[in-house]
Amino acid sequence: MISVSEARELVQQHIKLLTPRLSALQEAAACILAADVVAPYDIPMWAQSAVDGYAFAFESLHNQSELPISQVVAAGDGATEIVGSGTAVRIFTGAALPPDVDTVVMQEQTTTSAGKVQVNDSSLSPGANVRPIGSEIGKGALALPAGTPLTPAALGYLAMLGVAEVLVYPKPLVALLVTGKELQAPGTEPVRGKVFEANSFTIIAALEQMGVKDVHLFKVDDSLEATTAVMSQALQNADLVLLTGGISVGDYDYVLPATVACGVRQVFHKVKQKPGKPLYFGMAGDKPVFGLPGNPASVLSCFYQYVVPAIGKLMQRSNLSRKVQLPLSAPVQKKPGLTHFLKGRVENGTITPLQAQESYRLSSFALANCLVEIPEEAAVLEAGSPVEAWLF
Ligand SMILES: Nc1nc2c(c(=O)[nH]1)N[C@H]1C(S)=C(S)[C@@H](COP(=O)(O)OP(=O)(O)OC[C@H]3O[C@@H](n4cnc5c(N)ncnc54)[C@H](O)[C@@H]3O)O[C@H]1N2
Ligand code: MOO
Repeated sequence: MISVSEARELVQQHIKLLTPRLSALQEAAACILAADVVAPYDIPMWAQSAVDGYAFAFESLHNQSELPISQVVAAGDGATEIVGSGTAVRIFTGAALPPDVDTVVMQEQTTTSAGKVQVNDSSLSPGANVRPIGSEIGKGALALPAGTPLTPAALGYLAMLGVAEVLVYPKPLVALLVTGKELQAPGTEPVRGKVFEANSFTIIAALEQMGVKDVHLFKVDDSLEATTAVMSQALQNADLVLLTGGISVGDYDYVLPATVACGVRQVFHKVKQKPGKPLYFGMAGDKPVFGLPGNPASVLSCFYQYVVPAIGKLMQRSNLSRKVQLPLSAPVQKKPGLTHFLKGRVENGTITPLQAQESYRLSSFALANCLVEIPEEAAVLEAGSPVEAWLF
């Protein structure tokens, strides 16, 4: 059995970046740019008013402060007409300045009467309240370099520049195979012997939190034929295959033989950790396959510890897992030999492990905000001992 650090290392070693793909902006949220983006236009494309007010050529104020209002320009108007020296135009925020106009006064700094505007701003300077052409970015300039994470702001920025598609490291298409004939859907009438299916809910929600929405969910019967058939189909279409359950040593655990039948090359099976000891990881060509041990808390714990960094590697995203080191608020005791991941809470500068750590339970996970990593060799950690916790 390998250690947690060896397992993490092996996952990182085996997973390759997905091939960059041209993606519509709407699909590219949370991706990393795979190529520089150059501005296709000057932005703003034409000088714009930054305020609601009156625009004129500054020289018109030379020996007068009152100007006749010759036209009105709203945001969206083409505004190609010449205003004429010595006159003003009523203008609104974002409107394109007519060609012979260079200055705008805020309407609060004016008085109007009988079709004329009186400019009361003695400190007004030429070009005031104007957004010049190309002042955000000039045509042909580097807007965002390759490697930039497409945050909401970055996506909005690209949209502002008129860019509709970008080359990104794509999000993986995930196949999620939930195994077990004991599973019944929540909301259905309880059947003796069955349990409500939970793993697809945790995994799909956790994937969505990372921006991964393309998930094909398969419910798989406990048979080698069914598991093999669905796995082989999943491997054809998906970039990443996740299975829950069926990876232990029970007579109905068919995930391992199905990986063999599908030609998946095993990288490891079983990690010195609790929960999630029977974790499986293999590669089918370039496609990672994770067999997540079926107990609901084991599934999610392994997802956070191994699948999140794996998706990070596929997508070139490095900052998906956030780790803190803080003192324990209470002592922890365990047998040495396995790394423990405890559901816990980071609060007020300390880490508190919660009750209900058994892997068939999710009640503590539901209230936790971190997994506390208690090292393999540790036996007793006193209150105040520094420990690492993975936030989620
Ligand atoms: N003799 C041994 N038995 C077990 C061992 C072992 O080493 N020797 N390891 C235990 C550990 S640790 C885990 S974790 C589980 C993992 O088993 P599987 O991956 O084969 O998972 P299943 O047996 O299919 O299910 C385990 C448990 O989880 C429930 N489950 C499964 N899928 C779902 C789901 N989608 N939603 C809700 N609950 C689910 C299932 O009903 C079982 O109770 O093996 C231990 N046994
Ligand atoms: O991981 Mo098992 O996950 O210890 O129940």
